[in-house]
Amino acid sequence: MLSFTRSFSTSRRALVKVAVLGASGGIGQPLSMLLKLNPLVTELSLYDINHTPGVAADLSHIDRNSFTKSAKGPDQLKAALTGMEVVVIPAGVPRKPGMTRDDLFSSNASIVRDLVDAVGNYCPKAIIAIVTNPVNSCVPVAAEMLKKRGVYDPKKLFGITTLDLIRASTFVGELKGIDPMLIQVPVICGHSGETIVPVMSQCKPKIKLTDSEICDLTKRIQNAGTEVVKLKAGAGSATLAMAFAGSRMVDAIMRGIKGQSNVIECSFVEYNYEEAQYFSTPILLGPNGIEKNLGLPKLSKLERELLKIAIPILKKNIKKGEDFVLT
Ligand SMILES: NC(=O)C1=CN([C@@H]2O[C@H](COP(=O)(O)OP(=O)(O)OC[C@H]3O[C@@H](n4cnc5c(N)ncnc54)[C@H](O)[C@@H]3O)[C@@H](O)[C@H]2O)C=CC1
Ligand SMILES: O=C([O-])CC(=O)C(=O)O
Repeated sequence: MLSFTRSFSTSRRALVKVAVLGASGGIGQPLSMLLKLNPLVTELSLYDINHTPGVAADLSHIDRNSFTKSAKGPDQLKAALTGMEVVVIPAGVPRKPGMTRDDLFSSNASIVRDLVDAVGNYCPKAIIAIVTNPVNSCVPVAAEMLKKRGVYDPKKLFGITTLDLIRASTFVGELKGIDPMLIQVPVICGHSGETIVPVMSQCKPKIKLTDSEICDLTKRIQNAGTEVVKLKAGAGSATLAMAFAGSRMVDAIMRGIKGQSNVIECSFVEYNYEEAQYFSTPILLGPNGIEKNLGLPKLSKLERELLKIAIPILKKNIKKGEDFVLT
């Protein structure tokens, strides 16, 4: 049964309506909590195939001026999605030790396909942000599904790669004894193994790193997801840092919607680079999603070499996603 819970509200503000699909999961729950705490959210719609009434009731007791509502199972997707402006999707299976993100494709591509199809049907103008792995393939799956429905807007489809940026700031900060919140490193290309390309040469503020430090940091960022999967020893992959990363990206999307200037985040979006149709680059966000794709930052020789390795892998990942819907 559909359950709606209303938290204390004294005024209706024209803020943002956000749906989380996969809201009961390891990422979905803390992500939903962080969104509940975000003053830009006016309505939070929690959808999953399990447990959403309880999760929504729990969150609804937090004293924030927003609605929390829940929907469970495909029959309630219409209620979950109608009127939503931002839809974030962490639904799907996480990795176990020994698996690659690509190994998740057989379970997760159909989940993303069906959820995005529902978004295209019930809130076709919504901005969609995909967390589900493999991101490199799930974003093309989503794009092809939306094209099928005739509602694809490349400015409104994002794959969330923010966790790679957070990790880059953290690891550089740890190495140099600097507060990671003061450090920004663009991370481009894709979100799996060698397709994760940190652009250390454009680190802000400028930090002196030796070639061997850059190589070690790059490897650590590329393998950080696997590091967590191994240490969780079968209990899944990154959830808490991912919820934080997802909340940062959705917050940026909402600030763009609200017309705040100069909101920039890296994200995996449609962008043709060396025949890869989707690519993570810094994006200027605006009222309709992507205001401007800022393109690739200036790259060092090493970073260009990393891209040479990454592009063929990324292209294969993209084609796999497209073919899944098209054939
Ligand atoms: N983009 C990124 O940087 C990251 C992505 N991920 C990915 O996020 C996904 C979710 O990870 P966790 O939350 O740890 O997994 P989880 O297993 O804890 O939660 C997944 C949730 O999705 C729900 N779900 C499954 N099928 C669904 C459907 N058809 N409709 C709605 N909900 C459905 C499940 O009921 C569950 O509540 C995984 O694919 C994982 O690889 C994880 C970390 C980082
Ligand atoms: O590694 C995984 O499977 C989850 C993920 O994408 C990450 O932590 O970056």
